[in-house]
Amino acid sequence: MTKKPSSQAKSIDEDVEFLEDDDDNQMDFDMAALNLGEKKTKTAKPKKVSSMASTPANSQPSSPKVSPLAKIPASKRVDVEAEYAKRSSEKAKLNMVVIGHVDAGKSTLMGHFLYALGQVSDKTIKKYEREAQKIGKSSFAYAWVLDETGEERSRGITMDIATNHFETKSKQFTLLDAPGHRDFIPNMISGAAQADVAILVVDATTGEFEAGFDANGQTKEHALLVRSLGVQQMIVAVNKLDVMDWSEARFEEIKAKLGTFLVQAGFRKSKLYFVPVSGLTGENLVSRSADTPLNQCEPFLIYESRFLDQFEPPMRPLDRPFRMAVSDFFKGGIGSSSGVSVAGRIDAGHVQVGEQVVAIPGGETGIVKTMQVNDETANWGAAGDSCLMTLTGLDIMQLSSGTVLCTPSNVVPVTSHFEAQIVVFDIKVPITSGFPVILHHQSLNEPASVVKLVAIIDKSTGEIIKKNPRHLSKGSTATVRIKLANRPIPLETFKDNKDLGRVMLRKGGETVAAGVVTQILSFGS
Ligand SMILES: Nc1nc2c(ncn2[C@@H]2O[C@H](COP(=O)(O)OP(=O)(O)OP(=O)(O)O)[C@@H](O)[C@H]2O)c(=O)[nH]1
Repeated sequence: MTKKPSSQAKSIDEDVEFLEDDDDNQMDFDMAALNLGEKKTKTAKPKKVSSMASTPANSQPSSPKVSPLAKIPASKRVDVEAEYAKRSSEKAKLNMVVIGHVDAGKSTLMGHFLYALGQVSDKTIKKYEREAQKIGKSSFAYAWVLDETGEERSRGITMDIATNHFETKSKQFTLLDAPGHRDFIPNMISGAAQADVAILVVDATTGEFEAGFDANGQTKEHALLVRSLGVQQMIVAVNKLDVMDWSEARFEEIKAKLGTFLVQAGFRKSKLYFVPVSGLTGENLVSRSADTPLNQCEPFLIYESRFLDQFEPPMRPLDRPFRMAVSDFFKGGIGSSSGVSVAGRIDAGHVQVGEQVVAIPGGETGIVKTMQVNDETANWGAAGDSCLMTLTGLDIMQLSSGTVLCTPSNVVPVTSHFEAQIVVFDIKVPITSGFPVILHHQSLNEPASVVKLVAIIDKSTGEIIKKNPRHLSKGSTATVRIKLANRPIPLETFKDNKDLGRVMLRKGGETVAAGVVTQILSFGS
């Protein structure tokens, strides 16, 4: 297929214009871009929540007869909100995803960054250098800090999300290194769904920035995806500038091109930080490097508080009912204890050791026996925390990818039919009724179809332009109904839960739309 760079660039810019959010308030992207603000649309109320015969607790919140904390002796109960307030006066915790086109240098940059911070020993790096050299991939030694599997190392690509931790002066970061290769975008989405902030890595070398930035590259797609998933603050690491002789003109050219696109994609200029770096040679990662001409302009540092410390911690929905979307699970507890281990990020509310939780769908309950929060033993966890917990009393057969752990008094709805407001990306074929897609929701991807085009909406006013349109073309904002093909999934309206209320629609390996759930519909409607 031949590419027409200039016209394609324009069409993408036009497509994303609606995402622009120049409000100085910390307005949420979806509220702005999808016109879900209270003034503009009616409050979306779930009509009727579906129910599955096998899942008694899967629909409407049930009233518990006993408190989920009943099994914990009063003396051992944790006042999580008070503890959380204490913890918040310490360092704020943020999840940061590293994104960008394949081979932009994400793993190398972050591996070198962690090494420079002292998180990885000299001995380990030397070992990686020796081993990487043996298989003819010596330039990948730093990438191996994050690319841990044999296949990732031999192929020289990241395939799944790698997690690491580090601290700055005022923040604690959980770092999620996402794969850049288009085949692994589902893994990238599941990592980005957990992120509060992002680092977008671009390759500054001649032709490579352009390849990542064109319509088939992942630079734009990743940036749009993280923005659609709620990320508002981002560092752009303009990487491999060592190859470009630290050309200021090249840095400024990339900053201008990408900056324009990112602002159109809904990022605020003041929340974007451009940094010229080299992940391979290590310039500007944790300290200013003296001998790059670019350092004469500004303090260009990733680490020294200038950028990472400026990220604002997001508001955590602590007062909402407990929700944790399960990203992984296995038999056996933490350490050698019995039970089932479940990993995920707490989307809302909080949970503590001894508390009863319910797995949806299925409705089976378990008790939290032990917990690790951000890789450390803990007796409670709250919204925003990456959590690994051992559950007892729960059959592993009740868990599947996409399970959401909830508090028994208020469980997440389960449905295979819902209404969403979507924004349509740069698609080649218009979306028509019956359009098959892969629905991405948290770490889940399921076959589905857009069964009804309800209305096209004006991007700026939120008013309905056309009811029952015959098709949706690129750039449109619309209300649609979506049906899952194989099974119902736990899902919430965006109004009720910002994490569980977001969806991505992909087809043929490309993202066709992103949106938020506005109504849970019953099976028949
Ligand atoms: N010269 C130079 N090469 C770099 C730099 N950063 C990364 N590289 C090289 O670029 C190649 C790809 O690096 P990776 O870190 O694996 O890239 P990635 O973006 O993590 O790749 P995926 O995760 O598979 O998308 C390797 O050969 C690196 O050595 C840099 O700053 N300068």
